[in-house]
Amino acid sequence: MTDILFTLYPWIKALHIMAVISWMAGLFYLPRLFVYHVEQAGTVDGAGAIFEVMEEKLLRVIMRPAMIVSWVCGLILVLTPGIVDWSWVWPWTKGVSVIAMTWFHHWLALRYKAFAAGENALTGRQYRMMNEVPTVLMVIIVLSVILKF
Ligand code: HEM
Repeated sequence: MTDILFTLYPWIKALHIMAVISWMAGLFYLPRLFVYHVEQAGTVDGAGAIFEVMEEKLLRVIMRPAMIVSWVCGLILVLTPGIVDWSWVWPWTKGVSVIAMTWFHHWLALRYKAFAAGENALTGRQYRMMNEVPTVLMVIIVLSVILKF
């Protein structure tokens, strides 16, 4: 088992990075779509329904599969011997940040459901502010995995 994990290590890491890029693209873009949805949907007939289709496809076709592949590959990397030493700080900062990133994903999915039910309660400004959450988490995650403090 250990041999297989060592052989697969660069391939799993490559897949992990591809999945993470796709997931992050959605985590950055979906709150922007919500901003336009709140501020522009009322200005053009039928625009609200178009935003909902875009949001649903982004969540279901790109973000959810990318999040699952990021987690599966990330956990395989954790299980690969010699990759993670829990006596260092970086695995903890990264771990807490990816859990927070996953929470943010689910928060966005709940906001989408609220839009679909016609019950969105947040403003464009609030969505703009929430847009900073994945940016801050990404900075912490990348510094964790690159600097390995
Ligand atoms: C979803 C849960 C995640 C888990 C369990 C996880 C776990 C891991 C592990 C164990 C490694 C191997 C580190 C090494 O080879 O030294 C790694 C690499 C990496 N991860 Fe994640 N990760 C996750 C999500 C993320 C996210 C959200 C990002 C970006 C925002 C990210 C970016 C990276 C990068 C850039 C590397 C390559 C680092 C290097 O080779 O130096 N990961 N991840």
